[in-house]
Amino acid sequence: MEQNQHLLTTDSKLEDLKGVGPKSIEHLNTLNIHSIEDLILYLPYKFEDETVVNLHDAEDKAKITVQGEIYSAPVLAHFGRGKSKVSFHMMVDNVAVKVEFFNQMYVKRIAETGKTVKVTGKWNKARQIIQGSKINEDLAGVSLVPQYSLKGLIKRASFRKMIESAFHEVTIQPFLPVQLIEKYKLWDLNQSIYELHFPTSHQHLQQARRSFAFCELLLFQLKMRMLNQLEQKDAPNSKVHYDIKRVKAFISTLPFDLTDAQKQVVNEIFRDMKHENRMNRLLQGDVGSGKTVVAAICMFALMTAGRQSALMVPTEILAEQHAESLVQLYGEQLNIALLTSSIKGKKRALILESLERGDIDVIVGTHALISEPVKFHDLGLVITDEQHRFGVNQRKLLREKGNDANVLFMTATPIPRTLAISVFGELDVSTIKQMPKGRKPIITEWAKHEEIELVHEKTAREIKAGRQVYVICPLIEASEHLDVKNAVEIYESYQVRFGADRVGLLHGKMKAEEKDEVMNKFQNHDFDVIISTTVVEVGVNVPNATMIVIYDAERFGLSTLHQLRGRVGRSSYQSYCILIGNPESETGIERLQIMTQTTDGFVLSEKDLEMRGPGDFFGVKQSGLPDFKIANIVEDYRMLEVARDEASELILSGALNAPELSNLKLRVEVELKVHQLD
Ligand SMILES: Nc1ncnc2c1ncn2[C@@H]1O[C@H](COP(=O)(O)OP(=O)(O)OP(=O)(O)O)[C@@H](O)[C@H]1O
Repeated sequence: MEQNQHLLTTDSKLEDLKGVGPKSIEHLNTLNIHSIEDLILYLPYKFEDETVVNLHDAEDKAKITVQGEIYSAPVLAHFGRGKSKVSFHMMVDNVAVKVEFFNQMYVKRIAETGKTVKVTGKWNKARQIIQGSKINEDLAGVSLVPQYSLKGLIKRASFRKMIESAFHEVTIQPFLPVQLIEKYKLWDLNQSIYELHFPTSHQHLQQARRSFAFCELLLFQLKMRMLNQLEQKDAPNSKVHYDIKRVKAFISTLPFDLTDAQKQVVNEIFRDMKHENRMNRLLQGDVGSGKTVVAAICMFALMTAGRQSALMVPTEILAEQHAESLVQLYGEQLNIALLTSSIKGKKRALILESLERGDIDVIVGTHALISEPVKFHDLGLVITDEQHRFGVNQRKLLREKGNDANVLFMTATPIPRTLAISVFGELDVSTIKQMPKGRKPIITEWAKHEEIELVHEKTAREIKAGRQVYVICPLIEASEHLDVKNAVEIYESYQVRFGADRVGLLHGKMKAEEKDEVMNKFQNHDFDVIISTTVVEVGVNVPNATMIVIYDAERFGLSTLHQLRGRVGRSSYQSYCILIGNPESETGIERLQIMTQTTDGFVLSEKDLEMRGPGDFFGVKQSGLPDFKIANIVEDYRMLEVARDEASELILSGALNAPELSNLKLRVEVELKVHQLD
């Protein structure tokens, strides 16, 4: 959505540029370059550093650039079909090195004896050879070389010429407030963009990057803020007139006292619901911290106001679990329905009808909830559990089903606040930092495959003590079939060991009713062990389960491992997590080590972010993360916060409406239109 940030204005067209003919225009269009503005903003994706290094400091096999004098005439040799090699010797930092260029015959012309040149290539320390990729006679030339993604359509040199001539045509309208330029010592946009294409030094490039990134982030934050204002303006129906007495009475029937953290979060949400503006809140709390109960209280409050709530979860099994535990919590006080894609025919029609009539207070389901025929009578609250599994669009759709429904996102994967804001727009965050009383930290151990007997003994010990155990099967990439095969094998071996009728099996290929039955049996302690593919990943709540064994644990991401581990430690019993794996990669080893060192979801999610980047963290497809040209949400994290504060100041102080900022306002408005059309 943020791909085409329009930052410049110009009346010239691509056709007006020198040396740009119809063929070039065609190629430029293929690269999604349709205007001079697009061309100028087609920035390099990276810079090759060709700064001359001292050969004595160079590491073996590294790509380096050195400078020296050629002392042997180049020799051209032909071999194979059309293959060639030019080799010569040069003196670099008092070391005699051999330089070889493959299939670059032009080198022979340049490499004259006695000439001083710069050579870039791969250094083979043992053989004292540089395998050259580039030779340069221009010793004073720039050492940072921009790399563009041109898909082989246009030569780099021609592309740079086009950009150079575009700079002669373009008129950049400054739009950043002068005080911000001064405060953050930013460069003029024109200068920054030019430097990004034609870098003059590391330091200047860094300054250009910073200035451009700030511009992008400020525009983004202004846009988010204004969007939020627009959304809030038309939300007269979001206020919930709940009956606090009935809500308090309900809370007093819960089988436990709320923790202080839960109470605080409930207060925050209720304050939002009383307000005219629509609630847009993220509720984060580590696995097992008691978010579901908070959701239940909120949905109860909606019922007392005569309005409906929807709880949307990622899997059918979770939807069933949630529906069941809500029935237990609410008893007869409230009408709950479950809607998943496996509920069909008459039963489905009946649910849809009651929902539209308003006979159902709370509906729990998967994304089936946002399928077209689902109509609500008066939807006032939408709660999505594990929000990062849902695309931004899906959430938008569901919210639109209720005129001005309040929205609560729940997540057990703590998201750094700035990232949350970038993904969900302006939103408030509530955090449950405290675990319910009496919980003991889960003990996590890492075992190698050959130590499996030890793991079995520990499993037997837990079973003997009356507890239950989850066993998570290895994940086999891209093959559900093999996943199942694996699960079945492990299942059979556990049956032999722990009794045929005491072990259950759960996998993705099973029908919803079958899964449901197995899960129910585990919940009722008819099984001691449940063997499962990752379907138990989120939300399953069996407090008597105190051990989780995860096979090939290194194949799972940290967030997933943490989620899986969160299935245990949900009572006052001591719980254990055993990770089985013989990882070969550094990352695999690091992952398992971190897991044994901390149970803090925040530490883990930040580590995960560091190791995998935000795309993977949120699931690439659903990430919804804005795609900036230069700014990087993880690396420019602090700048994002600064831009956020400045954007909010510009709006709240009314400065954005001042005539001298009309360019900036216009820019944001243009982008908002683009955004709304998405
Ligand atoms: N204040 C409390 N005191 C004691 N137990 C509690 C409290 N709040 C919740 N619980 C219990 O703790 C367990 C976990 O709660 P819940 O399922 O609400 O957590 P959650 O944050 O939704 O977890 P997950 O992220 O894993 O879905 C449940 O068995 C619940 O009944």
